[in-house]
Order: sequence, then C-alpha cells, then structure tokens
Amino acid sequence: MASRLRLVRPTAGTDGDSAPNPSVSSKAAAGEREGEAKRPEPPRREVTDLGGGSEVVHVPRFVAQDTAWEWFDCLDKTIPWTRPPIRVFGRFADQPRDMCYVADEGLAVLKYSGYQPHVHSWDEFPVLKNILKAVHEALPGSYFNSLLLNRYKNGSDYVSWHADDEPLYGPTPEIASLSLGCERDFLLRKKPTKSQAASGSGEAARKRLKVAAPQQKHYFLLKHGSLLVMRGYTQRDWQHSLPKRAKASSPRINLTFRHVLA
Ligand SMILES: O=C(O)CCC(=O)C(=O)O
Ligand SMILES: [Fe+2]
Repeated sequence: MASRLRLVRPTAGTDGDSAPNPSVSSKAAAGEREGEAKRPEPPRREVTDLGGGSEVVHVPRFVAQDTAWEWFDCLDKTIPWTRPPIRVFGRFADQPRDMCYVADEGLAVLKYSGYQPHVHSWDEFPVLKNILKAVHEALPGSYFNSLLLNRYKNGSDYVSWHADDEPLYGPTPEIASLSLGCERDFLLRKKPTKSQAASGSGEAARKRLKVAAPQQKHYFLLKHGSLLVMRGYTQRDWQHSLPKRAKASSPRINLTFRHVLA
C-alpha cells in the first residue's frame, strides 16, 4: 500500500533535507547576513497518517552525520551490550541482536519475551543524556524516561514482527527511534483483526486473506542520523519489524526512547 505522505517543510524554498537539526549539529550554521541573524531551519519531517489515530513521523536528517558518528562510536564502545536468551514460540534462543536497557529509578519493570533486562542508570552514560535532550527538543511535549538500545552486528541480526504494546507504556505510547550506522529497512503492517486471526495460519488461509483483505504495509529506510516516531494507536493496531538484509554488512545502533507510566 502506498504511504499517505505529508511533507512538512518549515520554510518555503528551502531544502530541509540538507538541514540537520541545528540544536544537535556540531557545525552549527553560523550564517549571518549583514547583521541579520539567520534562523536555523528545523530538519524536514515526513508525517504518515496510518489511519485510525495512528501516525508515524520520520525525520531523515535529525542529526548531522558527524555528530551521529560520534554518538555511534561512543555507544559502540561504552554500552555494556548483552545478547540475552528470549522465549520464541515456547523455546529459549539468543535474541538476534545485542541490547541494553536504561531507565529512571523506580519505574514499573520492563519484561518482554520472558526476559527482564537489568536497568542501567542514565548517569552511567553521559552521551545518552545529550541524545535524550536533543530528542526532547525535537519533540515538544514528549517525555521519555526509559530507553531500549539495540545493536545489530550486520544484516543477519534483526527484530521480528512485534508491537511495543506492553501495558506499562499505556494505550497510546509515543516511541522515538534514533538510527545510527548501517541503514536498514523498517516495516509496519496492520495487525490482523480477530476474524482474520481466527481464519487459520496455514498457506491456504494466507492466500484466502490476501484475496479478502490485502494487508496494509508501510516501508521506511532508516538512515544514519534519522529519527522515526510512532504515535497514537500505532502499537495497538500495527506491528513493526526490521528484517534480515544480506546486503547490510556493518553494524547499526538503534535507540528507542519510551515513556513508562507512573
Ligand atoms: O531497530 C529498530 O529500528 C526497531 C527496534 C524495535 O522495534 C524495538 O526495540 O522495539
Ligand atoms: Fe519495537
């Protein structure tokens, strides 16, 4: 299905795509024309209305490339990455990516796929405080108190179809996802309705479903330094995944900022 894309450009006649977030650019645009201060332009945002109160905001150039590489190198070296065993279809197997969890003290406990990650403090990783500040500034009104970090060593690491619909995030969580390093595909698909799920899971059932209701899908290319925000009912009504990609030969680090309800 074609995405219903709305391009939001802050200023007519400018190429927002070449203007990274000035608040996080290491080379802040110094441009001043004869005493007249040049207003920094916010980076281009693509808003995709998924329908039914779900929305995705994609900021392809959220942060300047050099700053994004500094963040990547620092996180790659300093984060205590682990690859825990998780439960998939009743069996335990290593999660197909490295992870780490950082959160405010005293929040409800995160548990997924039978695994409860150790909670690290923001104070252990000063760079994360800077990144969090930049994300908060880009998304006025947002408040993130926890962060799940993922590291994909190459294209054989992945995240399978899921929704971040744990009750601790509430019914309409905002999740902001920063991508650093190797670019990867990110897919969204509509969750099957109860009647679709009840019609079976075999090949014949899949073929029947395709005829009856082609599944809505959206695709995003998550580049180095980009930010993708899922909002509204996206976790209730949609699933997302980052599939294996043979051509992805270098590592990618992903930071998903979330708000755990009190
Ligand atoms: O790596 C990504 O872009 C997505 C990660 C994700 O969906 C998650 O951590 O829940
Ligand atoms: Fe997710």
